[in-house]
Amino acid sequence: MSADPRSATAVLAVGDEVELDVTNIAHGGVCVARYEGRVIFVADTIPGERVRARIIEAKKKSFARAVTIEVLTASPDRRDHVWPAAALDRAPEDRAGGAEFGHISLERQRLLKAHVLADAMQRFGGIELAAEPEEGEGEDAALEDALADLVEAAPGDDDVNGLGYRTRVRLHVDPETGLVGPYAARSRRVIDVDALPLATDVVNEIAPLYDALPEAANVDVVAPSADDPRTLVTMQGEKKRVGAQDRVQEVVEDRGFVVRAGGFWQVHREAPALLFSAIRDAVIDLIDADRFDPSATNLDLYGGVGLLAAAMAEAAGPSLRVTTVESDEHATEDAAENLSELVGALSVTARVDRHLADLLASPETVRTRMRKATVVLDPPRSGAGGDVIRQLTELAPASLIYVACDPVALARDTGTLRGSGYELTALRAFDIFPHTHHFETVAVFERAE
Ligand SMILES: C[S@@+](CC[C@H](N)C(=O)[O-])C[C@H]1O[C@@H](n2cnc3c(N)ncnc32)[C@H](O)[C@@H]1O
Repeated sequence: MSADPRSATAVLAVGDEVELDVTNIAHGGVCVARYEGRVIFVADTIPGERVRARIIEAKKKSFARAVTIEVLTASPDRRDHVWPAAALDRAPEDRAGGAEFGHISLERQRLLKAHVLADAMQRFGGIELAAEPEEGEGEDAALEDALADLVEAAPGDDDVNGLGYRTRVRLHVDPETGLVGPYAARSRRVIDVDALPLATDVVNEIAPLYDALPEAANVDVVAPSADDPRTLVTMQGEKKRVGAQDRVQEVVEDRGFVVRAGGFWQVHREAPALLFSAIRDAVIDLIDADRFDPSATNLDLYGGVGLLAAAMAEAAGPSLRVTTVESDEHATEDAAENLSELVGALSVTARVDRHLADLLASPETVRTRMRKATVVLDPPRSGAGGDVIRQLTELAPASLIYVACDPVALARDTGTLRGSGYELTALRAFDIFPHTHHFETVAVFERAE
């Protein structure tokens, strides 16, 4: 049923409590219900449940936002929340943020993520991820079959119910009391918690949850895989995090990487190895299909400290030519060190759009090598965006391997790529943020000949 704005007549005010039948998952970790024609985005529930929910936002005529107060009919996939500080028995404003799927079985969490990806790909990318239904099978069953295994678990997560994975956590400080903790869901109010179940044991050991730090603004807790754990404190009114530029050691498949303590590194303890192997395997597939040229102008865009360029080299061999492009000069310095064994590797500090603009202005010999290239891109959550994608389609590399943490941004860029002669040839998704709505997708696009 599509929302008809004329039928969105329910008068709702903040604080009202309503009974809702929850029908779908939406992007952003909330579910969808309807109340007298009006769409309601509801937190802390599961599609299929009936809940009593409190309206927390009702500014728009077409939709409102609500939070679950009581479950009237529970889904078979409902579990006790993995984080008591985020559970339904706390008042909605006191529930801890950052574990918005913690009341759902892991298997169902992955299925919900698969639905979000499939829906975004269909709406914005023009791609149906579900196969045609088999004879005698309804469309819904075909969709469920196709989606059941789409989002892959990180190794070991199913044995520990997806807990204890975060090697990096940001805590905040209440300016009045000095209390250190996470923000509450949907607000910037620091709340009191006694543990961080999504974080590793080491992070829990050093997180200053019981200290008062009235002069601090926030505390990053960092536990590298091959270095001492530490906290990075930002004092109130300052931008600098003390210790953020210290170099720490990470290990991925026996390979060492240096990274700044406060720099970008995937937070799930298994995520660097999982993405490393996904990129390596994608490049191996391109090599097998004779679609990869190690001497072309290969790129690792938004390259950080060179993790994915190293994965490309693992597949293509040490003679690979690849340039990492990254706006943070410290990360670029570390990438140069991490890739120093590759004589054909270059690490550049630049904004991706500027680097691509330079390539577009290059002589024809460079443009020719670019057309034979494979480009890996791993942008921040907002995605690469239309301008960068248009620059890429103009440069026309042979293939693109797009690592995305936002399915809608990926789907929009997929639509643009498909409209410019690229075909989606492979898609994998990884549940590297259990108990949250986030996940990572790796999509391979090949230019039609
Ligand atoms: C999601 S991280 C990926 C890092 C790396 N690929 C990895 O796997 O560790 C995105 C990186 O893009 C960088 N970045 C953000 N905006 C950028 C831009 N416009 N141009 C270049 N780099 C950018 C950030 O500093 C960050 O290191």
